[in-house]
Amino acid sequence: METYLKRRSELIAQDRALRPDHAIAKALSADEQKASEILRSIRASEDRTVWNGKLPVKHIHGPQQMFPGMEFLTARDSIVNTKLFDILSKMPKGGLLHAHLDATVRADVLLRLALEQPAMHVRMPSASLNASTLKTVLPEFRALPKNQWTTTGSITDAAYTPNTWVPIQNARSNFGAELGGSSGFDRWVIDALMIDPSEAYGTHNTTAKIWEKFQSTFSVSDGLIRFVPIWTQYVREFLLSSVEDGISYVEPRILFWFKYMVGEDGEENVPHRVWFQIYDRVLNEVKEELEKQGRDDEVIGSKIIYSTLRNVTCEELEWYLEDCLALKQEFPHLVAGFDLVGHEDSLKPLIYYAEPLLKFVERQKELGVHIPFIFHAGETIGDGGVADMNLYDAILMGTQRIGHGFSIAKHPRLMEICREKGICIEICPISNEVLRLTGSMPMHPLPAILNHGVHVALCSDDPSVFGNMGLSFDFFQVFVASEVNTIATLREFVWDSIRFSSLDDTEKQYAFAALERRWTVFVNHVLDTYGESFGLESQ
Ligand SMILES: O=c1[nH]cnc2c1ncn2[C@@H]1O[C@H](CO)[C@@H](O)[C@H]1O
Repeated sequence: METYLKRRSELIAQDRALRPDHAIAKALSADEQKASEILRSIRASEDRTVWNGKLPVKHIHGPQQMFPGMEFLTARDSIVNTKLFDILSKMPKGGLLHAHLDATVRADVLLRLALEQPAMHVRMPSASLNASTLKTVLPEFRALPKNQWTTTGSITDAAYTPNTWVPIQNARSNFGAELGGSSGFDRWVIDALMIDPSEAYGTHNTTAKIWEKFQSTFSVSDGLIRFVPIWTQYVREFLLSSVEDGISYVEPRILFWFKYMVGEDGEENVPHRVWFQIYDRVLNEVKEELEKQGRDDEVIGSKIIYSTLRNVTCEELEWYLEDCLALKQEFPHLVAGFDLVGHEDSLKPLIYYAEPLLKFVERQKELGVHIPFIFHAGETIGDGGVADMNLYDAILMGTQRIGHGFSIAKHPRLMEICREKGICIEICPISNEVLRLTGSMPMHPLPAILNHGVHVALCSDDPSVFGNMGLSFDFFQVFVASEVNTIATLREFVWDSIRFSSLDDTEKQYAFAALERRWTVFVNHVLDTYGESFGLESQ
């Protein structure tokens, strides 16, 4: 038996030693090791007190047992009350490398911004709303030119004609009392902008069905966001709320599928270069404000991944690629890369676009610019289906990172290439679970990808739709879903999010130095706040 136990510990040690966080763990400072023990103790203690399987939570299928890494939308209220979440929300996160800009500001904040705009109008395609249609009849928003503003009093009035514009304030103030009045209006709009547990885990519990609901949230938010006065504040809110969660660099995908934004005058005539000018201005303002407060280390900056939808034709794609090249020439410091977004399982695969995409690489050489591909690929449960096959094309075309890459662990050669070439996978844990690629975090392929030596950045994807604002929730779900993760695992994600970002080498050096300073503050905070109770307990 003794020999067996010895061989057993050796095998465990050998296996653990192959995990990339092992080397990091060995290099941890004494304080980091103590903080790591505290994190592990808190996790173990909260396993017993919060995720003990005894507290039933409300769920579409009735009372459901809780477990660490369980369905996020059901667990969220419990997560925010844990000590572990409190700690993770104070942790510096490095960069956010995968988020769709138009899903990054809390739905209630977006609604508040819209309510301040007299030009903003709302309509719906149906004559009447009632309790049973509130979830299926969607509001449509648009900022109108002054000469088209209406005085229509109410959207829930019996006399409402479908598709008539109502000023947003009127629609809200006079929203039917039987539907909850003005707070009923807020609920109607917010529900249309978010996915709730009864949808993800009940009515829409497959990837195809939940994508229908998911896509509809963008059709509602588009009319609110793509209006210069709101977009300007939206970008500011995105940057500031990221900083508040400890994210110091963001690389959002911005959708340029619409060629124009609605301007202050209500006309849809603001071209992409003006979007960039606004983004640049707001970014600089935010940086200056934080620097004035002595918070230089908290804000490193932002670059944009130019994106369009994978529903365009090849000819249309050529327009976007030329547009992207022109923007790169005008804003070289802001354009990080190019991507095609949208539901991979049902839209066009990368191979369909091979010709224009390969030509794009040649055009860059002619013009002396570099715009790496940073493709979504493999966001699917499939093996060998179109979305999964996108992984081959993304890698062959030289993608710098892979967005999602959920199915990559099924491909031994692709895993090898990602390891050899340092192609980082942007894993979006909560997105994958809410969009039903995985039932819960313990089922997620992340550990398989990570522990086979492929680099990973944790990302939030569409936080305003899923309610996982910032990165703390995604870090939480990943941390609790393993018995082996330590502070070294967290450190690895955080540092990799800068290492594999589109910052240049000098910017990265600065970012690492700032991160190191903030990390020390964070570790000290953990020791100061929890050291006594948990440190002593574990000795
Ligand atoms: O997880 C994702 N995978 C692919 N496309 C996405 C995801 N999240 C959002 N979008 C796409 O981005 C657009 C908004 O900018 C949406 O239209 C949506 O299709």
